Amino acid sequence: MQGKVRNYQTKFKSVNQENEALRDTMVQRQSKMVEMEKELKKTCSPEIHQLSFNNLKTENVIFRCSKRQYFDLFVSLFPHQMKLSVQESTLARVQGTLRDTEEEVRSLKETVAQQEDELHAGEMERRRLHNTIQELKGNIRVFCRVRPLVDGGLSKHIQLPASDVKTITLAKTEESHTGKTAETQKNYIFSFDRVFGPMASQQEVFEEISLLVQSALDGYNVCCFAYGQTGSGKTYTMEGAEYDQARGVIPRAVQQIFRAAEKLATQGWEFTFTASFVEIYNESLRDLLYTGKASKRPEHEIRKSTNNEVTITNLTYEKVSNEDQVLGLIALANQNRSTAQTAQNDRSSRSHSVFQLDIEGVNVGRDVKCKSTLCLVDLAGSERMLKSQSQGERFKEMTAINGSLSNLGIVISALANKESYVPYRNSKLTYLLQSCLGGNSKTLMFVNIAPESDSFGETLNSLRFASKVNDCVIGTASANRK
Ligand SMILES: Nc1ncnc2c1ncn2[C@@H]1O[C@H](COP(=O)(O)OP(=O)(O)OP(=O)(O)O)[C@@H](O)[C@H]1O
Repeated sequence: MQGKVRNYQTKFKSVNQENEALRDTMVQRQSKMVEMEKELKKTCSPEIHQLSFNNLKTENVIFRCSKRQYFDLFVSLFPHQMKLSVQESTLARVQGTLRDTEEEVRSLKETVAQQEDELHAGEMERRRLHNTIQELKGNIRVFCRVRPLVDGGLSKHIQLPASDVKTITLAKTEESHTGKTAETQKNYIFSFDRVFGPMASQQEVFEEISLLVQSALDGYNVCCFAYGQTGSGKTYTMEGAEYDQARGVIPRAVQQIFRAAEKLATQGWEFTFTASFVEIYNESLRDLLYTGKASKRPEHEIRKSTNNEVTITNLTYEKVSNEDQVLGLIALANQNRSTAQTAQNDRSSRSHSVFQLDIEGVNVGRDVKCKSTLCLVDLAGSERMLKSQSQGERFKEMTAINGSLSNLGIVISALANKESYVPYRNSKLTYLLQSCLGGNSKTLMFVNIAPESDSFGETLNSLRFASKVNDCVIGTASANRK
């Protein structure tokens, strides 16, 4: 037991000693730590100072740096600023000029509007004067045209005084019945609005008609037809030949119409054109613009609408907007005619061909509209055949042609005499041409003359017919204007 106590006392002593040693060590370390702290403070403080100084230095560097950059920027901006200020002053100057120009444009616009008004008024006045002149010349006019002899030269029985472009004399030399006296000469003198000799060019002839064509654009119905025996030059006058100088009335009229419409477009006019081409043969109608199968050719009837417009059922009415399109249609019509011609010899001489151009014009800005038809007709040969010489089909044809041509004469004289009843419906031709022949139209008839001496009788008949027409004065035409 005592041994155990001694052991414990020994252990206590040694543990106590160890604790003492540990305490010493701890104190030592604590004091070392304080020293180290002091030392650290001593040594680190300048560094901290240095550090904060460095911060300031950096800021200063940055500041200095910004200052430099600012300076650089300022330097680099300077030319831009200079440029900007130059541009600003230019802009101010340009703005001033713009204001002046705008003012100038405004006053120019006013002038243009005023000039447009004047132009429109001038155009309307031109129309009025042009059409007054046409009316004074007569709303039905007759031009005579003598075809050249096939081998050139002059025919003896036709005399055209050089000083007078309105007279034609047919001279017939007759032998004395008794044989005792010399030959006698009988003169038939006719006067027309104009007589064209064999040397007259297509251009010369057209110049006279062009005034009427202009009327069609002004809202007047215009009808131009060629009358005369077969081979007298009707087709040459109306259609002419392909080459430029030989072009006839139809292509020239079409050209004039489209050119004039183009000019009027600058004054606010818009036109729409519709073309049709029909043949009247033996009092039946045939569409010359038909392109379908021959076996499916439709029948046609002339109809009159409530507003007195004449139309043909099942007919091709082609909208056209330029000269070439119309020329294409004319070529198609000729092709159609020649197909029928091959089937029936000389058929084109025995049929009437009617080309119609419906014209509708509108000037939206001025609230003016006009509507008219230009009708160009190549009539069937007017020769009279002896009944004994014509039989069957020929007799039927002859009756149809003579019927429609003489009815044309009757209609024109009924119009001239202001008769209450005008027999338009007596033939397809006059029924179709009703609106172009009536009071509201201008009509021009060509009487074509064959110069050969053996055509004397036919020539005399043609001139007599034309003379009757020439005596007619159709009532004053008025434009279809709204
Ligand atoms: N003024 C003219 N100048 C030159 N040649 C012409 C003139 N008039 C007609 N001819 C020629 O005379 C011939 C007969 O003319 P065209 O065919 O025009 O007669 P037409 O009266 O229309 O006959 P048809 O009734 O048979 O149709 C044609 O060869 C045509 O080229």
